[in-house]
Amino acid sequence: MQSILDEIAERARMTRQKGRVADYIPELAKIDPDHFGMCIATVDGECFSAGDADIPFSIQSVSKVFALALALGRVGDAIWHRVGREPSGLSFDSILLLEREDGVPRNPFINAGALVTTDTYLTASSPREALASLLRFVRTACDDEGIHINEKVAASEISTGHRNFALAHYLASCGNLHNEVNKVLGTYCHQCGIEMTCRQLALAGRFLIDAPDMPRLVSPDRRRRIASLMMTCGHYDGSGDFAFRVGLPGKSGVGGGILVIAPGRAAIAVWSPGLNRYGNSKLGTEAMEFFAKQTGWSVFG
Ligand SMILES: NC(=O)CC[C@H](N)C(=O)O
Repeated sequence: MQSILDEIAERARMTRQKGRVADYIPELAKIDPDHFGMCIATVDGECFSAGDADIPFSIQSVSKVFALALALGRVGDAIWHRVGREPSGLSFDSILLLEREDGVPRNPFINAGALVTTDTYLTASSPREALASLLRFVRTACDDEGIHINEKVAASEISTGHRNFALAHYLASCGNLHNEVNKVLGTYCHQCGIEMTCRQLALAGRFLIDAPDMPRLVSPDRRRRIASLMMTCGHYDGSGDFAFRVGLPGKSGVGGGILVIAPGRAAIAVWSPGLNRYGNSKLGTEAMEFFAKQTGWSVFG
C-alpha cells in the first residue's frame, strides 16, 4: 500500500497539467496548486499516507456528506420529500432544474440540495449550535478535536456567493427553506469552510465503511444509501466519469479534496487543488484511478 501511495505522490509531483485552482472564492485562489496529499485509513485503523497528507485544506463540498448524515439523523427519510436522489447532469451550482422541478433539488450533493440539507440540520437551533453539532460529528468520526472552520474562507464565500444566494432565494420562494435565507447561507458557507487534512478526512470517512472500532454514527442502511449517492452524484456532471474510471463512491470539493470509500476495506482522502472541467480535483481523480487499478478495489467486483 505504501509503495503505491509513494508512486502516486511522485507521479503527481512530476505532472505539469494540474488543473485550475477554484478562483470564484477569492480565499481559495491563494492556494498553491503544487500541493498533493493522500491518505488511506483502513477498516482496522491502519493509516498510510504520502505527500502533504497533514496539511489542512478547505473541504468545501466534501462537507455535504457529513451534513447529509447529520440531517438524516435529525429527520430521517422525511428529507427525501425535499430533495431528490438523481444525478443532475449539470454543474454543482446550476439553477436550471430548480424551476422545472418546483424547487426540489435533484440530490443533496449539488449546492441547491446541500442548502436544503443545511436548512434541515439547522432547524430548531442557532447557526452556531448547528455548526457545533456538525463539527462534533466530524470530530467524533475521526476521533480528533483539532478540526475547525476557516472564518476567512467562509467570509470570502459569503461576500462573493451570488449563485448560492440565488439558489437559496429560489428554494425559499418555493417554500423549500424553513429557516431565514441568510441564516441558511451563513451556515452553509461555514460548513464548506471546514478545514481538514487528508489524514483526518480519511479517518472520518471510516464512518461509511463500518469500521468496528468506531462509534456507530449511522445505521448500515443509511451508510449504503449515502455511498450510493456518492457514486451517482458525488462528482456532479463528472459522476459517471468518476464511476467509470475509479469504480468507488466518492465526494469531491472545489478545495481539491476527494473522499473515496472502498466498502469494507478503507476510506481514502486525496487532495490536489487544481480542478478539472467539472470542478473536481484533476490529479486527485487521476490518483484515485491509478490507486483503484493497482489495488483492484472496485464496488463492481
Ligand atoms: N463544489 C463545491 O465544493 C462547491 C462548494 C462551494 N462552497 C460553493 O458553494 O460553491
